[in-house]
Amino acid sequence: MGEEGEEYGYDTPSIPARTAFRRFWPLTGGLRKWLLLAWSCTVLAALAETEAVLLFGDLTDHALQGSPTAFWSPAAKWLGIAVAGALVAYVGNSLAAWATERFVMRLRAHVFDHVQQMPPHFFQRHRQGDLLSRLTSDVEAIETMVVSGLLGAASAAFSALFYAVAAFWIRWDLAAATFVLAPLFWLAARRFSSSVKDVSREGRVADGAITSVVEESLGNIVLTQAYDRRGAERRRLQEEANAWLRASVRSARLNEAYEQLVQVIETVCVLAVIGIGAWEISTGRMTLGQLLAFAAFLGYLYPPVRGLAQLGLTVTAATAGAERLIEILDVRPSVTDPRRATETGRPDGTVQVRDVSFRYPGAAGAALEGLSFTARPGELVIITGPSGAGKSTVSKLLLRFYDPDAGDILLDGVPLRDFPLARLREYVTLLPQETLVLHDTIRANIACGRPGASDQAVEEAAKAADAHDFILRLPHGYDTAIAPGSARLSGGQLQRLAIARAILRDAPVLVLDEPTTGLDAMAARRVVRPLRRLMAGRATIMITHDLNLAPDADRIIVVDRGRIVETGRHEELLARGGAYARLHRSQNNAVMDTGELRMPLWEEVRAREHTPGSRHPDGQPAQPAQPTWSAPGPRPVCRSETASPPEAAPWPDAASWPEAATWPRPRPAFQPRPELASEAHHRVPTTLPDGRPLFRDEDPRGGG
Ligand SMILES: Nc1ncnc2c1ncn2[C@@H]1O[C@H](COP(=O)(O)OP(=O)(O)OP(=O)(O)O)[C@@H](O)[C@H]1O
Repeated sequence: MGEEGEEYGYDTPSIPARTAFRRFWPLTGGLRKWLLLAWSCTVLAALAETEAVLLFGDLTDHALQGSPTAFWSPAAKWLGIAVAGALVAYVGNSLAAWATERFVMRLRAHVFDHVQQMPPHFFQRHRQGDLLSRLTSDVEAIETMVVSGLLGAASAAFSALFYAVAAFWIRWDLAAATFVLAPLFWLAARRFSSSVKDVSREGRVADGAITSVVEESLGNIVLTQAYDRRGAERRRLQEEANAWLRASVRSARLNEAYEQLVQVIETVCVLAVIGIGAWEISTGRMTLGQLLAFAAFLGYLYPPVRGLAQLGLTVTAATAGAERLIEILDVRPSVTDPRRATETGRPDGTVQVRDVSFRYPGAAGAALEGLSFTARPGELVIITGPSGAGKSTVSKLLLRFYDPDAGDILLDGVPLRDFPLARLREYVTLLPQETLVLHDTIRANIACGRPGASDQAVEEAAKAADAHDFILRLPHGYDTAIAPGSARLSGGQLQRLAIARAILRDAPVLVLDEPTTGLDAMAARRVVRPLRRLMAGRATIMITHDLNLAPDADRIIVVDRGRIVETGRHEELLARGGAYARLHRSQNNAVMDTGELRMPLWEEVRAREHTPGSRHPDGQPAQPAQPTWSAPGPRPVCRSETASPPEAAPWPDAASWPEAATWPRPRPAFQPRPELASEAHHRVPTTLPDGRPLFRDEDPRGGG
C-alpha cells in the first residue's frame, strides 16, 4: 500500500470468504424468514419455468404437427403457469430487494455506531474519505456476499437442478453428454478468482483514496486557492485516479475475458447437443419437439450455472470489501461502559486528578506523567503551558476519551471509569476550541445540549450566552439553518452558541479548551461575559494559552512535557518569576506562540553584548540586538467578529456581573528596553529545583 497506507496505519488483513461470511451472517437475524420466503418464491418460479418448457416441447410435437386443436389446452396451461410464475417471481424479487436493503442499512448502522465510539487517534490515523468509502461501497459489497449472494446461489442451484432433471427426463443420454462439459464453467471461474480479488481490493483502496483527496481538498479550499495549490491538488487526485483507472480497466478486462470464455464453453455445449440431437432424429429415436425442448432447457440451464460460477467471483470480490470493514470493526474502543455502573445522583462536581500518567496508543513517550490537581464546584482551574505540553490530553482524559495508564480521575470521589459513558458526559461538558456545529437550525444546535429542551429554555440559554440578539437578526431567527463550515456566523458568535448549548446542558463540571483562542480582542471580550455566567457554580477546568482570565483562577497549573512544573495563584506565580511568569510575559508582549519565547532571547542577546570580544558566528563584532518581538497589538485574527453585524457595547457590565469588571485586565504598556533590561538582572530560572530543564528548548540533550 506504500507510504500513505503506512502513514494512516492501514493493515488490511486477508480473510477467506467463509470467515467474512460468518462474521456478517449474524446481522441477518430477523430477516432470515423473509429471505427463506423470497427463496421459496424463486424456486417456485423456476419450477413454473420448467413446466413451461416441457409444455413447449409438447406443443411443438402435437400442435405444430398437423393438429391445431391440440394447441389450446397446452397453450392455456402454459399461459396459466407463466402468469403464476410471474406473480411468485415478482413477490420473491420484491421481498429479496427489501431484505437486502434492510441488511445494508443494518450493517451500515452497525459500522457507523462502532466508528462513533472510536478514540480521537483513530480519526487521525484513518483518512475521512477512506472511512466514507468503507461505510458506503464496502458495506454494499458485503451485501452482495451475505444476502443477495446467498439468495442468488440457492436460487441458481435449485433452478439448475430442475432444468437438469427435466433435461435428463427428456433424454438422459443427451443430458449426460452435455453435463460432462459443465465442470468447464467451474474451472473457468476458478482460474479467474484470485486475480479478481486482487484487482477488487486495489479498486476499493483507490476508491477510498479518491474520496479522501476530494474531501481533504474541498475541506482545505481556502489553502488551495490562497496558495494556488490547484495544480498540486489536481496531481494528487490524478495519482489516485490513475491507480483507480488501472484497477478498473484490469477488472473490466478480467470480467470480459471470463464472459467470452464462458460463451465459448456454451457454444461447445450447444453444438454437442445439436450434433447428437440431429443424429438421434435421423435414426428416429428422438422427435423435433424433444430436441427443441432439450435445447430450450439448456438455454435456461446455462444462466443459473453461469450465475453460480459468476457468483463465486462476486463473492471473492466482495471479500475484499469485507476485509476492509473487518479491519475497522476489529479496532476496540479505548473506553467502554463499566460492567456495573456506580449509581450516583447528579454529582456536585469535585474533580480530583490523582497522579495520572498517560501515553497515546502507539506513541513513543508519555503525554502526561504524575499529574495531580483538584477542582471544586465554583472553582476555576487554569491549565497552561507551551504547545505540546499535554494540556488538551487532560481534557481528553476528563471526558474519558481515554483512561489513564496510571493514577485516577475522580468525580465526587467516584472514578470516572465507574460512570456509564453517557452519564459521565452529561456531568462533564466540553467546550472545544472549534465550535462544533450540527447541520440544522440554530435552535436545534442549542437544544442538542439537552435533548427535549423547550423553546423557552433554548431562548433563555441563548440570552444568558449573549447570543439572543444576533440570533434574532438572522433571516429566520432561531430557525435559521446553519452547517459545519458555513460562513453565516462569525467565530465569536459560534462560540456564544456553544456557550448557550453548554448553559442548557447545565453540567456540574466544565472543561474549556482554549475558549478564546483564535478570536480577536473584541470577539474575545464578547465571549468572556457569557463564559463567566456559564462557569458560575461549576468546577471549571480551562485549558488555555490566553492568560487574561488567569488572575481570577483559583489555581493555575503550568505543565510542560506532561508534568506539572508550577502551580499556584496568578500573583504568587508571577512573583515567583518562573515558568508561568515567562509565559505571562510572552503573552503580554503579544507573541502568539509561547514556544517562540521559551528561550530568554533578550537575556541571551544582552549577555552576548556584555561579553567582551563576543563575535557573531560570521566573525563580525556583535551588534546591539533589536528586540525580537513585535509591538503589542491585537492577537492575529483567525476567527474574527469584524464582519458580524454591529452589536450592543460588548464590554462586561460591572453592575450585573461584578467580577467581569476586572476583565480584560489592562495590559502593561509596552516598554521593551527598560523592562527587559531589568529582567536581565533578575534572571528567570530555567531549571526546576531538581535540576531538570524547565522547558524542552532548554534541555541540554537538545530535546524538543
Ligand atoms: N493521537 C496522538 N497520538 C500520539 N501522540 C499524540 C496524540 N495526540 C497528541 N499527542 C502528543 O501528546 C503530547 C501532548 O499533546 P496535547 O495535544 O495534549 O498538547 P497541548 O499542550 O494541548 O498542545 P497545544 O497547546 O499545541 O494544543 C504532544 O507531544 C503530542 O504530540
